[in-house]
Amino acid sequence: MKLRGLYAITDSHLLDGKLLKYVEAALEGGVTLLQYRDKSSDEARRLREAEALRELCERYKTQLIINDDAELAARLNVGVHLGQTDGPLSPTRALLGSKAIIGSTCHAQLELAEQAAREGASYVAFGRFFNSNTKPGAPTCSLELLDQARKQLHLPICAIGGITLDNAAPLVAHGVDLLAVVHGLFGAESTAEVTRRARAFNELLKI
Ligand SMILES: Cc1ncc(COP(=O)(O)OP(=O)(O)O)c(N)n1
Ligand SMILES: Cc1nc(C(=O)O)sc1CCOP(=O)(O)O
Ligand SMILES: [Mg+2]
Repeated sequence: MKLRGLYAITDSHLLDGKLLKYVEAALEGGVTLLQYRDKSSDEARRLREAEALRELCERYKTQLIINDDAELAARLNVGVHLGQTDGPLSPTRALLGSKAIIGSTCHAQLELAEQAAREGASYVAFGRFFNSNTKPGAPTCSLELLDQARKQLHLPICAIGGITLDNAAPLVAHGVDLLAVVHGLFGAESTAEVTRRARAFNELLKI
Protein backbone atom coordinates (compact mmCIF):
# COMPACT_ATOMS: atom_id res chain seq x y z
CA MET A 1 0.00 0.00 0.00
CA LYS A 2 1.26 3.45 -0.92
CA LEU A 3 1.55 5.68 2.14
CA ARG A 4 0.75 9.11 0.79
CA GLY A 5 -1.89 11.60 1.88
CA LEU A 6 -3.34 13.18 4.98
CA TYR A 7 -2.31 11.72 8.32
CA ALA A 8 -4.94 12.87 10.82
CA ILE A 9 -3.99 12.75 14.51
CA THR A 10 -6.51 12.98 17.33
CA ASP A 11 -6.08 15.05 20.47
CA SER A 12 -8.06 14.16 23.58
CA HIS A 13 -8.45 17.77 24.75
CA LEU A 14 -9.25 19.34 21.40
CA LEU A 15 -11.74 16.57 20.55
CA ASP A 16 -13.28 16.19 24.02
CA GLY A 17 -16.94 15.22 23.51
CA LYS A 18 -16.70 15.15 19.71
CA LEU A 19 -14.02 12.57 18.90
CA LEU A 20 -16.05 10.25 16.67
CA LYS A 21 -18.04 13.04 15.01
CA TYR A 22 -14.93 14.99 14.04
CA VAL A 23 -12.94 11.92 13.03
CA GLU A 24 -15.78 10.76 10.78
CA ALA A 25 -15.88 14.20 9.20
CA ALA A 26 -12.16 13.92 8.44
CA LEU A 27 -12.61 10.42 7.03
CA GLU A 28 -15.34 11.79 4.73
CA GLY A 29 -12.76 14.16 3.28
CA GLY A 30 -10.14 11.42 2.89
CA VAL A 31 -7.55 10.24 5.40
CA THR A 32 -4.68 7.87 4.59
CA LEU A 33 -3.66 7.23 8.22
CA LEU A 34 -5.54 8.07 11.41
CA GLN A 35 -3.52 8.19 14.63
CA TYR A 36 -5.22 7.78 17.97
CA ARG A 37 -3.13 9.96 20.29
CA ASP A 38 -4.25 10.08 23.92
CA LYS A 39 -1.50 10.81 26.41
CA SER A 40 -3.68 9.96 29.45
CA SER A 41 -3.30 6.79 31.51
CA ASP A 42 -7.02 6.00 31.42
CA GLU A 43 -6.61 2.55 29.89
CA ALA A 44 -10.31 1.69 29.81
CA ARG A 45 -11.13 4.85 27.88
CA ARG A 46 -8.19 4.34 25.56
CA LEU A 47 -9.35 0.83 24.71
CA ARG A 48 -12.97 1.94 24.23
CA GLU A 49 -12.08 4.87 21.99
CA ALA A 50 -9.49 2.95 20.00
CA GLU A 51 -12.02 0.19 19.31
CA ALA A 52 -14.59 2.72 18.15
CA LEU A 53 -12.01 4.37 15.89
CA ARG A 54 -10.99 1.01 14.45
CA GLU A 55 -14.60 0.35 13.48
CA LEU A 56 -14.90 3.77 11.85
CA CYS A 57 -11.61 3.31 10.02
CA GLU A 58 -12.71 -0.08 8.71
CA ARG A 59 -15.83 1.53 7.25
CA TYR A 60 -13.76 4.17 5.46
CA LYS A 61 -10.87 1.82 4.54
CA THR A 62 -8.42 3.94 6.51
CA GLN A 63 -5.50 2.53 8.51
CA LEU A 64 -5.61 3.13 12.27
CA ILE A 65 -2.35 3.82 14.10
CA ILE A 66 -2.04 3.88 17.89
CA ASN A 67 0.38 6.38 19.38
CA ASP A 68 2.99 5.08 21.85
CA ASP A 69 1.27 1.81 22.81
CA ALA A 70 2.42 -1.28 20.91
CA GLU A 71 0.47 -3.59 23.24
CA LEU A 72 -2.81 -1.84 22.43
CA ALA A 73 -1.94 -1.89 18.72
CA ALA A 74 -1.29 -5.63 18.93
CA ARG A 75 -4.57 -6.18 20.76
CA LEU A 76 -6.50 -4.37 18.03
CA ASN A 77 -4.35 -5.65 15.17
CA VAL A 78 -3.54 -2.14 13.92
CA GLY A 79 -0.37 -0.05 13.46
CA VAL A 80 1.65 1.95 15.96
CA HIS A 81 3.70 5.16 16.05
CA LEU A 82 6.79 5.11 18.27
CA GLY A 83 8.83 8.07 19.46
CA GLN A 84 12.45 7.80 20.52
CA THR A 85 11.47 6.91 24.09
CA ASP A 86 8.48 4.69 23.30
CA GLY A 87 10.35 1.40 23.03
CA PRO A 88 12.52 -0.35 20.45
CA LEU A 89 11.36 -0.84 16.90
CA SER A 90 12.61 -4.35 16.05
CA PRO A 91 10.70 -6.18 18.82
CA THR A 92 7.62 -4.15 17.93
CA ARG A 93 7.93 -5.29 14.31
CA ALA A 94 8.20 -8.87 15.59
CA LEU A 95 5.12 -8.35 17.80
CA LEU A 96 2.91 -6.75 15.13
CA GLY A 97 4.08 -8.73 12.12
CA SER A 98 5.49 -7.80 8.74
CA LYS A 99 2.33 -6.15 7.39
CA ALA A 100 1.67 -3.73 10.26
CA ILE A 101 2.33 -0.03 9.75
CA ILE A 102 4.96 1.19 12.20
CA GLY A 103 6.04 4.82 12.25
CA SER A 104 9.08 6.33 13.91
CA THR A 105 9.73 9.87 15.17
CA CYS A 106 13.10 11.06 13.88
CA HIS A 107 12.93 14.79 14.83
CA ALA A 108 15.55 16.41 12.53
CA GLN A 109 18.05 13.57 12.49
CA LEU A 110 18.71 11.55 9.36
CA GLU A 111 20.72 9.01 11.35
CA LEU A 112 17.62 8.19 13.39
CA ALA A 113 15.66 7.73 10.17
CA GLU A 114 18.29 5.42 8.69
CA GLN A 115 18.30 3.37 11.86
CA ALA A 116 14.48 3.22 11.86
CA ALA A 117 14.57 2.03 8.24
CA ARG A 118 17.04 -0.72 9.14
CA GLU A 119 14.84 -1.79 12.05
CA GLY A 120 11.71 -2.12 9.95
CA ALA A 121 9.84 1.19 10.11
CA SER A 122 7.08 1.72 7.52
CA TYR A 123 7.53 5.51 7.50
CA VAL A 124 9.71 8.08 9.23
CA ALA A 125 8.42 11.33 10.73
CA PHE A 126 10.34 14.62 10.85
CA GLY A 127 9.28 17.74 12.73
CA ARG A 128 8.29 20.07 14.01
CA PHE A 129 8.20 22.39 11.02
CA PHE A 130 6.09 25.24 12.41
CA ASN A 131 4.79 26.54 15.74
CA SER A 132 2.57 23.87 17.21
CA ASN A 133 -0.44 24.39 19.48
CA THR A 134 -0.42 20.70 20.35
CA LYS A 135 3.27 20.26 21.16
CA PRO A 136 4.93 23.68 21.39
CA GLY A 137 8.21 22.33 22.82
CA ALA A 138 8.98 19.75 20.13
CA PRO A 139 12.40 20.19 18.47
CA THR A 140 12.39 21.99 15.14
CA CYS A 141 13.20 20.70 11.65
CA SER A 142 14.03 22.45 8.36
CA LEU A 143 13.01 22.04 4.73
CA GLU A 144 16.68 21.37 3.88
CA LEU A 145 16.59 18.27 6.05
CA LEU A 146 13.68 17.03 3.91
CA ASP A 147 15.78 17.41 0.75
CA GLN A 148 18.53 15.28 2.28
CA ALA A 149 16.00 12.74 3.56
CA ARG A 150 14.37 12.45 0.13
CA LYS A 151 17.76 11.71 -1.43
CA GLN A 152 18.90 9.18 1.15
CA LEU A 153 15.78 7.34 2.27
CA HIS A 154 13.55 4.89 0.46
CA LEU A 155 10.66 5.11 2.89
CA PRO A 156 7.59 7.35 2.96
CA ILE A 157 8.40 10.64 4.68
CA CYS A 158 5.97 12.22 7.12
CA ALA A 159 6.08 15.85 8.26
CA ILE A 160 4.52 17.03 11.52
CA GLY A 161 4.23 20.11 13.69
CA GLY A 162 2.03 23.16 13.18
CA ILE A 163 0.98 22.16 9.65
CA THR A 164 -2.00 24.04 8.21
CA LEU A 165 -3.49 24.48 4.76
CA ASP A 166 -1.62 27.77 4.52
CA ASN A 167 1.88 26.41 5.16
CA ALA A 168 1.81 22.80 3.88
CA ALA A 169 2.65 23.33 0.19
CA PRO A 170 6.44 23.77 0.64
CA LEU A 171 6.59 20.52 2.60
CA VAL A 172 5.04 18.69 -0.34
CA ALA A 173 7.39 20.45 -2.74
CA HIS A 174 10.33 19.19 -0.63
CA GLY A 175 9.22 15.57 -0.93
CA VAL A 176 6.86 14.86 1.95
CA ASP A 177 4.42 11.96 1.43
CA LEU A 178 2.35 12.25 4.60
CA LEU A 179 1.12 15.47 6.21
CA ALA A 180 0.48 14.75 9.91
CA VAL A 181 -1.95 17.26 11.35
CA VAL A 182 -3.82 17.79 14.61
CA HIS A 183 -4.90 21.40 15.09
CA GLY A 184 -4.80 22.42 11.44
CA LEU A 185 -7.44 19.79 10.77
CA PHE A 186 -9.46 19.28 13.96
CA GLY A 187 -9.25 22.83 15.34
CA ALA A 188 -12.27 23.71 13.23
CA GLU A 189 -15.63 25.16 14.22
CA SER A 190 -17.74 22.51 12.47
CA THR A 191 -17.64 19.03 11.00
CA ALA A 192 -18.24 20.53 7.57
CA GLU A 193 -15.06 22.58 7.96
CA VAL A 194 -13.09 19.47 9.03
CA THR A 195 -14.22 17.67 5.87
CA ARG A 196 -13.35 20.69 3.73
CA ARG A 197 -9.86 20.90 5.25
CA ALA A 198 -9.24 17.16 4.77
CA ARG A 199 -10.19 17.45 1.09
CA ALA A 200 -7.95 20.47 0.67
CA PHE A 201 -4.95 18.72 2.28
CA ASN A 202 -5.42 15.81 -0.13
CA GLU A 203 -5.62 18.23 -3.02
CA LEU A 204 -2.18 19.58 -2.01
CA LEU A 205 -0.83 16.03 -2.21
CA LYS A 206 -2.80 15.42 -5.42
CA ILE A 207 -4.22 12.01 -4.54
C1 LIG B 1 3.27 11.04 12.79
C2 LIG B 1 3.86 11.39 14.11
N1 LIG B 1 5.07 11.95 14.14
C3 LIG B 1 5.62 12.27 15.33
C4 LIG B 1 4.94 12.01 16.49
C5 LIG B 1 5.55 12.34 17.83
O1 LIG B 1 5.87 11.15 18.54
P1 LIG B 1 6.63 11.29 19.95
O2 LIG B 1 7.93 11.97 19.73
O3 LIG B 1 6.67 9.95 20.57
O4 LIG B 1 5.69 12.25 20.80
P2 LIG B 1 4.18 11.96 21.29
O5 LIG B 1 3.28 12.13 20.13
O6 LIG B 1 4.12 10.57 21.83
O7 LIG B 1 3.95 12.99 22.32
C6 LIG B 1 3.68 11.42 16.41
N2 LIG B 1 2.95 11.13 17.50
N3 LIG B 1 3.16 11.11 15.20
C1 LIG C 1 2.60 15.09 18.33
C2 LIG C 1 3.60 15.97 17.71
N1 LIG C 1 4.89 15.57 17.47
C3 LIG C 1 5.63 16.52 16.92
C4 LIG C 1 7.05 16.36 16.59
O1 LIG C 1 7.65 17.31 16.07
O2 LIG C 1 7.55 15.27 16.79
S1 LIG C 1 4.77 17.95 16.66
C5 LIG C 1 3.36 17.27 17.30
C6 LIG C 1 2.06 17.99 17.39
C7 LIG C 1 1.31 18.03 16.08
O3 LIG C 1 0.14 18.74 16.29
P1 LIG C 1 -0.23 20.09 15.48
O4 LIG C 1 -0.55 19.67 14.10
O5 LIG C 1 -1.44 20.63 16.21
O6 LIG C 1 0.95 20.99 15.59
MG1 LIG D 1 5.35 8.94 21.67
